[in-house]
Amino acid sequence: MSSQFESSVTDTTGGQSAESGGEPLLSAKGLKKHFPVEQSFLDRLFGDDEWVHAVDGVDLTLAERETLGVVGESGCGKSTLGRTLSRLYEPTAGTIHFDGEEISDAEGDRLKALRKDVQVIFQDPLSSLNPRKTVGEIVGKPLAVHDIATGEAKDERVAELFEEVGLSPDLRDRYPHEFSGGQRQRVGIARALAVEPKLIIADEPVSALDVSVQAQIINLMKRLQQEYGLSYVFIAHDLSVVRHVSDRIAVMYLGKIVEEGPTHDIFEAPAHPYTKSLLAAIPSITGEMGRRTVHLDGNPPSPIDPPSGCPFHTRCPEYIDEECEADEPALQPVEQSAESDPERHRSACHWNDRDEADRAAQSPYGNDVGG
Ligand SMILES: Nc1ncnc2c1ncn2[C@@H]1O[C@H](COP(=O)(O)OP(=O)(O)OP(=O)(O)O)[C@@H](O)[C@H]1O
Repeated sequence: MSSQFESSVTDTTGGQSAESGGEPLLSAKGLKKHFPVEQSFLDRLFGDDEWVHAVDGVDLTLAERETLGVVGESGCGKSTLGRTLSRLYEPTAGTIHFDGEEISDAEGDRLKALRKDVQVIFQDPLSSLNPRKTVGEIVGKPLAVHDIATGEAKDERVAELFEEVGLSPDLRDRYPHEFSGGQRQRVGIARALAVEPKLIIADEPVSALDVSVQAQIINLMKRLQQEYGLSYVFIAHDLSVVRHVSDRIAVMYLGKIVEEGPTHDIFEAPAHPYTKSLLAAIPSITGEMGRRTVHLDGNPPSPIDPPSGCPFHTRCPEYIDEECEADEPALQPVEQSAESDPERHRSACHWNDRDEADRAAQSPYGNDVGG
């Protein structure tokens, strides 16, 4: 990770974790989102329907003012999870509760109310901002749609929102293409903030930005979290970014969460072989901690036909035997470190059944990565 990024980000994480006793703002149980695979007429006639198992049985919780980072390789289902949690997608199965209410099947006015309370920020603000509207109109639209302000009151609120995200209100008559990437993301944040949401799902919000601009946007999001009491689901493939934003981290592989816990524990004592491999792939982490670099070979298997048993067994550096291919390990609580309050979960992988000496002797990571 760039030290320029590290030194520019302020550390203000520390929300109340749902795991530590607070009522969760958001929770999902057994959440699935499957997409139909496009098939030819003959395939449809003679074959079974095929489905992309993009999100395949996710349990998670998020407390008020908390940030849950969601990480994993490209295609593991992070964006689909974010869109399903925010009900931009309808779940295939499972339940979602938000602010004490089940929202999995919300429609009509309930869905409209949810659209106000749960906002989404996307990676590429240019494609999510209407190019034919001025940025002032873009930020003002949700105020009108949700009957929050009209006329002069709306204009005043738009000016306040511009200032809140570090943009001059004088820029409000310009169009999105006239702004830099960082400025456009600020417009996207102002639009999300306009309706004073409780939760923002940020899908790779800084991935397209230069490192110095990434830090500015992250600092802005952290300040707004404190000011507005926001909760975030922060999706990113870059662990370095997620580390600085998140109170807790959920690691996804092939549509499932394989490990979840406080950020400190995930980075200092990763328990799942996939988490260890992801961390080992960050150069500065391997350097700092003297970990052996273990490369993940190949690409994840297709989510159309996921492997039996543990979804990671086909690439796992700690693969043991056919046991790994038999039963799918469930997420279960693991011992927590002295520093962390919230409970931590990991996939109950067979590696854990081995005794400690056996594991140390066989581990491709050596003794210096927890597990
Ligand atoms: N609308 C859709 N129709 C069919 N398949 C989809 C759809 N959206 C996503 N997928 C598939 O679902 C799987 C998960 O995709 P998703 O975009 O959620 O992953 P991701 O982890 O966010 O990846 P990335 O980091 O590259 O954005 C992928 O195999 C993807 O091709």
